Amino acid sequence: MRVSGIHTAHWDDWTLDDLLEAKGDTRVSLVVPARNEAGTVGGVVGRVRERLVETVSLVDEIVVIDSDSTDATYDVAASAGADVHRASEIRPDLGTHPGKGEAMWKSLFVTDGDLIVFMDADLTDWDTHFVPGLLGPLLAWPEVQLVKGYYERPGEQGPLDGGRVTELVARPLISLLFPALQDLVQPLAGEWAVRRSHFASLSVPTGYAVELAALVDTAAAHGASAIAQVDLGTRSHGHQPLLDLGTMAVQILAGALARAESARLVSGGAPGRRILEGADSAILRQFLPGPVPLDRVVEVVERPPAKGLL
Ligand SMILES: O=c1ccn([C@@H]2O[C@H](COP(=O)(O)OP(=O)(O)O[C@H]3O[C@H](CO)[C@@H](O)[C@H](O)[C@H]3O)[C@@H](O)[C@H]2O)c(=O)[nH]1
Ligand SMILES: O=C(O)[C@H](O)COP(=O)(O)O
Repeated sequence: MRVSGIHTAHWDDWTLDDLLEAKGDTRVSLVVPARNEAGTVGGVVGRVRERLVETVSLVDEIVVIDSDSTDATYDVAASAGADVHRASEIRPDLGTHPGKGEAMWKSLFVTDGDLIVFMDADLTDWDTHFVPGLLGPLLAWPEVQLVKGYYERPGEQGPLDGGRVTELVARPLISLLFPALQDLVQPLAGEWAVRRSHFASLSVPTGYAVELAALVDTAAAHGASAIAQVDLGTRSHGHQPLLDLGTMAVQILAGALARAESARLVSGGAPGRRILEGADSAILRQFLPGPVPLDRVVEVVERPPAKGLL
């Protein structure tokens, strides 16, 4: 199915047999960026290894990038069967930065998959179908460069909640600057897959802007039809304190503002038009369970200085 250029699929649109046949000699790397995830990373690695490396050969390597952890993440991931690398020790000649995007960028230097699947290490309610689900569109549709997962997030702040930063930062940015991305149900999902050749062509913010930046830059380079999204069911993860999400928001805003020119390309010639040229409303697309899109018209009128009118 196609919606406004973005392909939309369900994880079980393809069987494992379909995917294995389409995969052929294509190599697949699972990359898990992890900072202080000793409690959950072993489960993520172990379950994928058992189901998708040992039982069938869908995944060729599982690589955990330890992002400056101070707990036992490295040892737990290695015991579960991952190849583990410390981000700071990969290509030290290139320097080192803290952050998730840095770990994902550095993964390009220690993996060899033609297709790379990213999964967060802090997943608590999830299953291994996430991986074949994310690979389906890349194996089936040659024009697709990047596949984003989406899911319902049960037991959080209510049925409409896509995550605090998603609702309060990412969707408003998409509304104002990148409307071609408005059909993405979970634009910040850490579960996504990409062709190596494409990811290696992208500029990658070192922090949490990596997801939004990849979407914007993919749409700018290849059009929104190079992006697919896949319904993965439900997913729960660990939650950061609100004050820590403030730093995530700064990084995402910085990545988006740095791409203000791309906004013109993504929206077909209207960079931030609603802000810059004084249009009086924006459309904010939110999602009800289903997912059912819900468009809200948000007034963004400004009054002129009153002093000339007094
Ligand atoms: O410096 C860091 C910070 C985080 N992580 C790992 O990245 C994953 C996601 O990080 P988390 O702090 O749990 O992010 P969330 O609060 O869940 O943020 C959501 O939104 C972010 C911004 O788009 C995405 O990067 C996340 O994947 C997505 O889950 C986890 O495995 C972390 O261990 C790192 O590897 N290095
Ligand atoms: O996606 C998000 O907005 C962040 O991951 C925060 O999610 P949370 O509000 O569910 O912790």
